[in-house]
Amino acid sequence: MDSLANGQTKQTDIGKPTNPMVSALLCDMYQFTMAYAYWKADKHLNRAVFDLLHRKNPFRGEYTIFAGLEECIRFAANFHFEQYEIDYLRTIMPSTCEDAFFQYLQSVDCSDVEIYAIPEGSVVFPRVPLIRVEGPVLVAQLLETAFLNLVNYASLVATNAARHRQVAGSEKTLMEFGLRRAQGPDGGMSASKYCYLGGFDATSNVDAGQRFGIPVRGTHSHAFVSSFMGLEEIADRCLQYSSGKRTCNDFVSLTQQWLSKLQAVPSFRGLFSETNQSELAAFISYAISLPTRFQALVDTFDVLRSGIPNFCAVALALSELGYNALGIRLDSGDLAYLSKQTRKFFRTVEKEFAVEGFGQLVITASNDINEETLDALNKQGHEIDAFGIGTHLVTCSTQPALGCVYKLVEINKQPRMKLSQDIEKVTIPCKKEAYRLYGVEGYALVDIMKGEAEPPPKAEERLLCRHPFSESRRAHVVPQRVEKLYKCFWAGNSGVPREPLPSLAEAKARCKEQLEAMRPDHLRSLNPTPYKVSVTAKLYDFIHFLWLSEAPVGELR
Ligand SMILES: Nc1ncnc2c1ncn2[C@@H]1O[C@H](COP(=O)(O)OP(=O)(O)OP(=O)(O)O)[C@@H](O)[C@H]1O
Ligand SMILES: O=P(O)(O)OC[C@H]1O[C@H](OP(=O)(O)OP(=O)(O)O)[C@H](O)[C@@H]1O
Ligand SMILES: O=C(O)c1cccnc1
Ligand SMILES: [Mg+2]
Repeated sequence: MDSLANGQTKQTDIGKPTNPMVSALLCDMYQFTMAYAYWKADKHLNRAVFDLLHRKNPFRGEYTIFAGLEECIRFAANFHFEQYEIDYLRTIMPSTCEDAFFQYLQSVDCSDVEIYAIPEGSVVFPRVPLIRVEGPVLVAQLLETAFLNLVNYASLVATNAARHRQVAGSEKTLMEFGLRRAQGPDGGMSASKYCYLGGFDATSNVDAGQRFGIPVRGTHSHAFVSSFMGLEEIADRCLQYSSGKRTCNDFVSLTQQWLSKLQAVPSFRGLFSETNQSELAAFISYAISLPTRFQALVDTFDVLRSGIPNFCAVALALSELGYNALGIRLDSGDLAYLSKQTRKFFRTVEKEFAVEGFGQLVITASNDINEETLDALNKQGHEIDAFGIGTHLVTCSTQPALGCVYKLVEINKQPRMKLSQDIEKVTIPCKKEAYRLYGVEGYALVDIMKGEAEPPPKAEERLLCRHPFSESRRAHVVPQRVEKLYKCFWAGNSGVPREPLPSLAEAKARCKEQLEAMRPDHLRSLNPTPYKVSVTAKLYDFIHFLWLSEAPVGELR
């Protein structure tokens, strides 16, 4: 990050949007008709303030993880119209549109826009704007759809990932396996990136590993096992010891010897006899090719009668050569039961053959796993160390969209408010600041919004926090700590010091840290306690004053 002498950071260090489809035309048509009408009415340079916010947490939860900000800032930093884009706009706008408008579009960019936002990875709540965009109304309006598109899915899937992490517990390894099921290549890339932010450890998506530096992991599929017919297929049976000093010339026979030893273990008697030889061939072949990465999918034929004994025979043979097998993956059946039986088997092997660490080999589970499955597994007890989760995670099957909106709250310093019969949809007017107040136990107590001109809340000072719309809901809060939520992430040419964009790793760390500062009852899956979002007494009064002055009085006859 380049820091200038005046404390500002250079704006040129922001890269292009990750997805090349993110261009100035990534708009709904109505933004261009409005842009023309703003321009025609000579309003286009009116200074507007837009809030981007959500009204409801997803997944019946009481929190959301904010993600997608970096891509919004990249979009804003690169915002401009190419000639071919303007030529296209001419073809879809009415022929009565004046040419000067299209010429004007050539000069439009975000140099006069400022963007304030809650840092990416933060835990956020409904009604508190995630992003505040200030700038000429024409350009600020043109950002609407792209910003919503970049934030909505990113935040939804990051929240889904965080929820899976909450249920699985911090000790488990969580791998995102969703690329094949995601909504197109872009959905897949976004899922991998934001699941990592939300608390996953790794992805199977290699492109995401390359682009974002996310750890890449994987096992093998059933196809690999099914592709083998028998042991005779293994042409090269040699495997070098891990020391590199000797070679075992017949790794197949070595494995068969270990299989016989396993068959002779008294406590395994009756558990298994002959194992599937094509599966054994696949495991041996995989181990010869990748002796430091041996992890076997054990459910192609029969987990306990074939997959596990075959795996153990190969792992023991590898161990003799100085390699440590990684573990197994279960992809069907009762994952709780099978994992417990597998662990028991591994522990017996460790004891029988004095192979240290064998009892702790990694058991990975996959197969249509979601939050509820994780919860059910916890209740039943299981021995799974790592989960591979795809479909339900990346498609967000329990809630397919987050409903962030982009609303005008001020123009030319005049507060604006959108009224609605539905109280959830009433927007809070004014350019606002927001703060998170922390209590004595270190947990976040409440978020509070205030008008721009009001003094900020201070630690140890008593403050009245009011529900924005419900008169009776209010509380006095004496915060131990006050966190200002908005930072300037795009300053245009205003001279306001700009915050460097956090890296993906920093956003991930922020997410973890912020979740740890939430009271656990706000985070639980079933009937979580709502977190309080409030306004100052002054802002409350102003909202209701404006509401009354804008709402027409009904007439009864
Ligand atoms: N112990 C468990 N408790 C709750 N749910 C489980 C448990 N074990 C597995 N599941 C889930 O139950 C579902 C079982 O899937 P399904 O009915 O398709 O059977 P399967 O084991 O995959 O069979 P198949 O071999 O035909 O694919 C999956 O969604 C899986 O995540
Ligand atoms: O179940 P998910 O959470 O989506 O996780 C990814 C799935 O993808 C793979 O198999 P695939 O689903 O392609 O085939 P299968 O279901 O027949 O095993 C893998 O074995 C998992 O089952
Ligand atoms: O590596 C795996 O085991 C994997 C990757 C993607 C989907 N299912 C499984
Ligand atoms: Mg599947």
